[in-house]
Amino acid sequence: MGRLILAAIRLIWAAGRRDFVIVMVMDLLQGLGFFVLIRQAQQMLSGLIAINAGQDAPGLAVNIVIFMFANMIGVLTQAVIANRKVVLSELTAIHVCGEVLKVACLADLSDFDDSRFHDRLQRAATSAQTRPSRMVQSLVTIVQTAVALVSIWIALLTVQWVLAVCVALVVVPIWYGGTRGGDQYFGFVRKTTATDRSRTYLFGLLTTRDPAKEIRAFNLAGYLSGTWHTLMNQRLDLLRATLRRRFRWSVLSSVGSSVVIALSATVLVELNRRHYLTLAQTATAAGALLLFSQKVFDSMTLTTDFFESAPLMGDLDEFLALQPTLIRNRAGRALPRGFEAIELDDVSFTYHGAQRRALHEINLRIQTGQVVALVGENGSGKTTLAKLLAGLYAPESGAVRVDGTDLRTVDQETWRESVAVLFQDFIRYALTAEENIRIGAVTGDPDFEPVRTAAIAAGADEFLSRLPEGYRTILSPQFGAGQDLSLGQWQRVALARAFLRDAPLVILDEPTASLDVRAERALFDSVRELYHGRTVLLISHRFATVWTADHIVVLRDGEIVEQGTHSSLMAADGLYAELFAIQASVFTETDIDDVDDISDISDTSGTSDTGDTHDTDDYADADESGVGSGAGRGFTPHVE
Ligand SMILES: Nc1ncnc2c1ncn2[C@@H]1O[C@H](COP(=O)(O)OP(=O)(O)OP(=O)(O)O)[C@@H](O)[C@H]1O
Repeated sequence: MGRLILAAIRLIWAAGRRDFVIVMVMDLLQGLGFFVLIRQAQQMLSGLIAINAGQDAPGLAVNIVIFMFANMIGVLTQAVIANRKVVLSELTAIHVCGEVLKVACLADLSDFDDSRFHDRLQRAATSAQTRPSRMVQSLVTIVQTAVALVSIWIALLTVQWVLAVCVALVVVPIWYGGTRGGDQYFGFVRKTTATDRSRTYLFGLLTTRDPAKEIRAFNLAGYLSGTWHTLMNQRLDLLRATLRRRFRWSVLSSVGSSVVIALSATVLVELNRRHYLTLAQTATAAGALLLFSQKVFDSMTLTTDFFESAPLMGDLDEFLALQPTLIRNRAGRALPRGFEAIELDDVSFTYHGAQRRALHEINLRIQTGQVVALVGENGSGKTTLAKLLAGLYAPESGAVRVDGTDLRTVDQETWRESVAVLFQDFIRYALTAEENIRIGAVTGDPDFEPVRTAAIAAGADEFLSRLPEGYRTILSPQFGAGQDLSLGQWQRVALARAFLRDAPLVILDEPTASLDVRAERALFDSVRELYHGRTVLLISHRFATVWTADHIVVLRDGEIVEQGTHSSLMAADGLYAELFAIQASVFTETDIDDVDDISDISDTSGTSDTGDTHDTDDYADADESGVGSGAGRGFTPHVE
């Protein structure tokens, strides 16, 4: 527990050392005030008794002035403490939340695949939001109470040491009961973290906009809220059991401290009866004892709060301690911008907790300026490969090398600056249209022009300009006069984001999935022009969009099964040719079972049997036959 208290003090100290010092000094002053009050009370009583006995009491007036002064100090320090405590609570909350955010942002993407990380993050985030202010409030009050109790105790010690020793025993039940009760609560929080995340997730599903349409369309509200209620009831049962156990400890603690106070009172009476104490000493000791017990019972709730917070703050402290390790993991040299080649050497990768490898011994070389296409069926590892190239995951074995430098030894942030990724599930930020594009290069040119140019390139300018507030419109009806876009329009905005990012490696994961045929065609017509001089990795299921790539890589079950140009792959008559034929058959209305000769399809698609040359006219022919929904027309002819 001592370690946890130190951890809490460390956090508060880091958050606002000035306010912390002020509060502690005020606490000490207040404690001193108590001591002076008791001493003066005793002397005033002695003076009064002397006067009643017809003697002189020359210092009585001074005692009264000092008593008043000490009282004033008590009131003033209390006001300062109350004020500073609030500021210190806020400062600590900001500091702790900021630190949690730092760790969360430093964490690798692989950490987010680990449910244990989510549990820790959830506990840390909840503690960061709810505990610091309670922790500060209770810690300050505890220190205040402790200082007051020590002062009263010292005053008692000057009156009668036996009494002081008896009273000191009160610490035992408070500490024991408090720590046990706190541990019970911490156990409850640990046990319920995972289900708490589930219920928070369900609550989010039922109360946010994105899932609202599907939940209504599938009439899921009853089912999901039923599950939420079940989880809440389970939590409630566990909470009741925990509170019952905690109640036992707090009863023990209260009864224990009451017994100690009662014992001290008995000792006082006995000491008086045996004439060890004068009347003034007895009255002073009785007053001090009363003050002491009042302070102890007043602080009971706060100590419970503190003992409850301390283990959670310890947990939080451990989470925050991950930061230096994460920073160390990030340390690496900066890569120069641009590259000649990226190589994947025997790269294998398994997701956290997965039974199977997502990538298996991948060997691939991507030359600068190339357009490389990744194709393969669902789950074949295309996106995973893209994530490894983007430096979002590190290979389990093998290496991704940029001009011979292993990405593991490179500063991740500088490498990511060199990559523009458009994910399949890109984020639709509830921000303005301009910000939604600018997010692609937040540290870039702050002018509006580059944003507009990117929007024009992605075919988004026309509909964005027509929005009620143009590019300043928030792209979500959840805010102000915000307005949503269609999925295809969103995809164009996301494309503009990737265009704006002036990165030498561009990764487009299914960039045309929601685009209409005209937009898709326009994108691929301009892809080489737009990304001139850059390297493009293109993931797509639409063969009409990939066949012009300089290099096509075919993945199956995490392995590269074929690679080459469109014509060489068609000639090889392997998986690529088969998938191409299936897609082409849809447009030629040929039953795939009837497609015996893939070269027929190649012919239909406009690719010559032997030639490696894609010719615009050939593909224009393909258009006439309907293959690839007009994929070829207008493409920049590419000659190998
Ligand atoms: N975060 C993850 N955790 C565990 N397994 C994952 C994760 N992401 C993907 N996988 C698994 O890794 C394999 C490859 O997935 P990946 O997303 O790379 O496939 P893909 O070829 O891009 O598929 P699609 O064409 O459907 O987008 C799949 O078996 C998938 O289930």
